[in-house]
Amino acid sequence: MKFSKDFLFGAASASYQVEGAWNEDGKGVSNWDVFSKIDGKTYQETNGDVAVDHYHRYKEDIALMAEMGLESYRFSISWTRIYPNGDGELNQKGLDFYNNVINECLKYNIIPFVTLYHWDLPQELEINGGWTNERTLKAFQQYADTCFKAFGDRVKHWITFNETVIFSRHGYIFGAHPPGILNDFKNYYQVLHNVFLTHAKVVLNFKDSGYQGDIGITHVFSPAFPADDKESSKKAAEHANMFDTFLYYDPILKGTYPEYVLNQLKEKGYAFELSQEDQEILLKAAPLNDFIGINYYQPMRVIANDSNTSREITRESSTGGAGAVSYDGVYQTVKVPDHSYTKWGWEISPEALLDGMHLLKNEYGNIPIYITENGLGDEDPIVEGEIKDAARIDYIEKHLKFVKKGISEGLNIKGYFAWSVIDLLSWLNGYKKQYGFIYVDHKDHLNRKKKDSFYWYQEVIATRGENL
Ligand SMILES: C[C@@]1(C(=O)O)OC[C@H]2O[C@@H](O)[C@H](O)[C@@H](O)[C@H]2O1
Repeated sequence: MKFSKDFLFGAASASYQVEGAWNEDGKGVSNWDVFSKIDGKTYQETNGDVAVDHYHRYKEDIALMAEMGLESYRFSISWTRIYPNGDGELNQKGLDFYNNVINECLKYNIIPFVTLYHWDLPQELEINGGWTNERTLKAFQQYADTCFKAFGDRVKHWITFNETVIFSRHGYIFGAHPPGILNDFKNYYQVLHNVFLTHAKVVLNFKDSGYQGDIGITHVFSPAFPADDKESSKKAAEHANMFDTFLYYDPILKGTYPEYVLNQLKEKGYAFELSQEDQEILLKAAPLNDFIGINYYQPMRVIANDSNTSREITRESSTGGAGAVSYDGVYQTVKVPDHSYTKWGWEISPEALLDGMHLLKNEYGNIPIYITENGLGDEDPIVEGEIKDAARIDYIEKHLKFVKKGISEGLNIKGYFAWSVIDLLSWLNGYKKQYGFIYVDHKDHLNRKKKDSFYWYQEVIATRGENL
């Protein structure tokens, strides 16, 4: 069986991780431009000042995507190229750059799939309370509408936010992302709500303004399963799914928050402000989402944290590997014997992706799903100058097989975006953790080189996955 002709084979990137040119052509300073230069915050003090210079090499990179036969390129817009201070003055050169990227994609019939926010907040907004401040929420709505007006004639697929859980939890609890705050649970939950409310307002504006195309949001998708048959593990998995899945997906797709969560937040004094007006906005916007984007890398295998050990907060423990105590201390993720893991301790389980998507369908109906990220972070072997990333081919092949199986079982999966189209900066792992189909040689002027997986994905797209 082939994937249908309207299924999108894509690949993704994010502005801070690929563009570089951090202070060129009128771009304002982002929170990551500042945070990445604080000692100890990133791996070996790496930052995105240059990244892989996609800002100057986007034509070469998009030509390589076209050679691969890529059908859609998911990229994010750097807010500070459009509004250097987040609001106020507009930067025409920023609009020009993204017009050029979009036009370059369309030149090759590559569908641009645009993320408005992939964590690089204007520093001017960050230092004034970031996502806790109404100013940021209003500024984002203005920025989004500016992008719809400027690019909406050619961009028909919009993602508002990438992985809210990451920038909120790493920003306000783990301190691993800007603003680098530790254990501020109250603001963590308030930021979540502020972002979801902003998403809802942007969706309503998108639809009310008559902009053409589809709009949605992208969440981490890491469904929790009990690591053993203990009743305590089953309860721990239910709790994990409430606080790590339904707390994110419910307000977007149902327009309400899980009572289980709201009740516990109230008990703990973490309840966020949720006005009647907010609830009406969430409810009104929920059915207008055209899709849900899911970033799947691994499931969570959980046990109860009976020993009440607290989470050790380090940069390493924030890079997602199994074995950490949850941020709220209630459960712990564990490695399961005879399961396979990446070098960063992430479980490789395409089966759990399929099981998890059925769980989403049971909860939210058959809403269109884009897998907006999936891929293998690895240190790719180089043999006689060739990048032999067989492990990445194996990882993506296995996951695409289960995507195909899910479609045959009636799941409404509309596309698959590998993370990442090109090797790029990992927020916490520098350039060590590679994800791309295209290698970037940091020892040779950032020259690009096609990996084995480039040719493999090219064949998959050409044959529409018939041989998977
Ligand atoms: C933490 C990490 C990683 O570096 O492995 O997870 C996978 C992938 O998720 C994306 O949303 C991030 O933008 C990208 O940088 C990657 O980040």
